[in-house]
Amino acid sequence: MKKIHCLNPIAECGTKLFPEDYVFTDQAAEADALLVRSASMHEMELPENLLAVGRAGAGVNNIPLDECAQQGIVVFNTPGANANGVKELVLAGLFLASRDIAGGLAWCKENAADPQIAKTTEKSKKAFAGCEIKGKKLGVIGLGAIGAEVANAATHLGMEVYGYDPYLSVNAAWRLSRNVKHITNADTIFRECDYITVHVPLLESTKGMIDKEKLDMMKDGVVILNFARDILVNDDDMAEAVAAGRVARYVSDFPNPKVANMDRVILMPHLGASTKESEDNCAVMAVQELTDYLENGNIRNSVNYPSCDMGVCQTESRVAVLHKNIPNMIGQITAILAAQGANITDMTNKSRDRFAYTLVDLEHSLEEATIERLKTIEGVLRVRRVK
Ligand SMILES: NC(=O)C1=CN([C@@H]2O[C@H](COP(=O)(O)OP(=O)(O)OC[C@H]3O[C@@H](n4cnc5c(N)ncnc54)[C@H](O)[C@@H]3O)[C@@H](O)[C@H]2O)C=CC1
Ligand SMILES: O=C(O)CCC(=O)C(=O)O
Repeated sequence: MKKIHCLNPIAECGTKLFPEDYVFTDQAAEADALLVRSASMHEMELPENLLAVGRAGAGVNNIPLDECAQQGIVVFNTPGANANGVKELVLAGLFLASRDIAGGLAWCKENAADPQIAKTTEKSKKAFAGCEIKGKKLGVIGLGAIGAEVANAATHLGMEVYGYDPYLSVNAAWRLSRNVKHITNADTIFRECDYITVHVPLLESTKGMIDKEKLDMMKDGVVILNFARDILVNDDDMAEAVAAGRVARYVSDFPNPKVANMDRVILMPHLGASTKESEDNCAVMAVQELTDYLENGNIRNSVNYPSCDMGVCQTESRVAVLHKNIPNMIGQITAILAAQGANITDMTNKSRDRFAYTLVDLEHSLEEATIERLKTIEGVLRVRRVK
């Protein structure tokens, strides 16, 4: 039996996919796996027996990835599962920033009791006029799952789209429309675009990437959209640029007291992925990843351990060893297995940065003493009998 604890509500169409002998627990401390959306795990004590975390979403800045890896806890996310939801809201952001739709809606509500509303409409509407996005330049920073969808959609709306992503994967490049102009220096986007949208993960290297220096490069009247993470933008610098009228609109999905009190801000309460479809997609993918890991030891879409797929174990036993990426680990692991006389039928060893994973299928059942010996190898972080 495996125990699952949810740190946030997770869509049922995902949670119902766990095998029958899985149960949900209210106690995080006794969980084999956690499911989480945006809840922060940074202050949380990681349960000793925790094997895995499934982030039903893309961003993993709410999870202590390195600490998890050190404790042999594999963290998964769900790449692309909510990208369409975010893309649609970014498109809404483009339109909301281009015409004063919000002001117009409010005006209609305020004047609802006026019997002359039809007449006054025609006099008042000029206050809410705007411009069209067709023909304007849109800069997309980060061309992963969301950025690529936004860039492609914007080309269909007649925008001239500039895309920047120095780490673009081959798969992501394949998804990108050839009408998106490939930019190799982000400053080109900052200098030339009328609209700039950011779709990068929050990392040390991306924190505050939109700051005074970049804002000063931008065209007067630029619109900036941030559906990625709050602190990618320096709020003080943005407040100054907005107050000076250099930024026409700042569209953000991340309220905080500073942003909420800025003029010309179009602020939403982190709604990018809040659609039934995105929530379902993320839940299903996260549950499938966790189940494949817990049942078979396979790793797909981890953000702190390498990928590994040996399918379903067809032999007597399977053991998973999570360890540091240091020399002579395979030699030590196989020597201990050989000492028990266990014949290896299949084996995968993969590494990712400082961590590595070795999955071994054996012809014989694994003795408890062998597992205990594997745990004593210097650099081994966790040993798990998968079968
Ligand atoms: N508002 C919301 O509800 C949501 C927000 N997000 C945020 O959006 C971010 C992006 O999501 P996805 O597109 O799904 O992730 P992704 O991993 O598919 O794409 C991120 C892209 O950013 C690129 N990148 C990294 N550093 C960069 C840099 N310095 N300059 C330019 N590009 C850089 C990467 O190469 C990658 O292609 C997430 O990390 C998350 O923070 C994601 C989903 C929902
Ligand atoms: O799960 C959510 O509610 C937010 C989604 C998000 O920000 C992400 O996937 O990075």
